[in-house]
Amino acid sequence: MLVTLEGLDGSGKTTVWEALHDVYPDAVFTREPTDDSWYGEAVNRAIGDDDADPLATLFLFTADHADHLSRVVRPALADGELVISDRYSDSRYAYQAASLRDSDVKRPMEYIMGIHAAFSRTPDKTIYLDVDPETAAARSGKTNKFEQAAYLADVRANYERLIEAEPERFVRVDATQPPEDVLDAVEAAFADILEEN
Ligand SMILES: Nc1ncnc2c1ncn2[C@@H]1O[C@H](COP(=O)(O)OP(=O)(O)O)[C@@H](O)[C@H]1O
Ligand SMILES: Cc1cn([C@H]2C[C@H](O)[C@@H](COP(=O)(O)OP(=O)(O)O)O2)c(=O)[nH]c1=O
Repeated sequence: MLVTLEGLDGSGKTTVWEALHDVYPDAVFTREPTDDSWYGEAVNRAIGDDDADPLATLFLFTADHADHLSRVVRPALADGELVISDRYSDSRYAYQAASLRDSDVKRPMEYIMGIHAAFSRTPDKTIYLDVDPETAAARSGKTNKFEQAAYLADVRANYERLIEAEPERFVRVDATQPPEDVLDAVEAAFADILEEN
């Protein structure tokens, strides 16, 4: 089964994802953007380039996702593994829909979801680490263009739309709590998810 971790920059996804390695040592841990392919390298160039075109950036992220799916996610799922991904398709629906808000693309979230629908694999469950944009921007250090509070407020509104559309897929965790409490809540969510499946 495929479980993804989503949330704003600085919500604590990577902290949780690393801690989960000890809890589920047999799971396949992976992430987007990928950190072991040239597609991921191209994505990181776009993240670091303040002038990168937002539509071109969407397609780079989506190319990285396609490679991630065929190379890592689908083979692991075919082997019956538990796959835990730090970010996945919802990051595109939330972030790139915000980046394309004032572009020529009408209804950017629906457009991005449509591109994915043709080939992607929806997560079985998604744990959403919920944090306000100011805390997110402060924790992440505002080091790239995606980490500014005003932009993150749009991204957060997009995540809320996604949760509203599929409430059964998402588990919301209050990520403003201390790290050990966030981890307890995520572990409890995982226990429920694995019991259900
Ligand atoms: N629950 C928390 N409370 C306070 N600080 C946190 C918490 N979780 C993570 N942090 C800190 O916030 C920063 C970003 O955390 P990280 O796990 O990298 O977030 P993300 O992967 O979502 O961007 C790190 O310095 C981390 O130590
Ligand atoms: C996967 C993904 C990430 N991003 C953004 C979120 C982050 O600002 C940046 C890098 O992701 P990531 O390395 O997960 O950052 P963080 O650990 O700070 O959350 O890329 C998108 O805009 N779209 C995507 O599809």
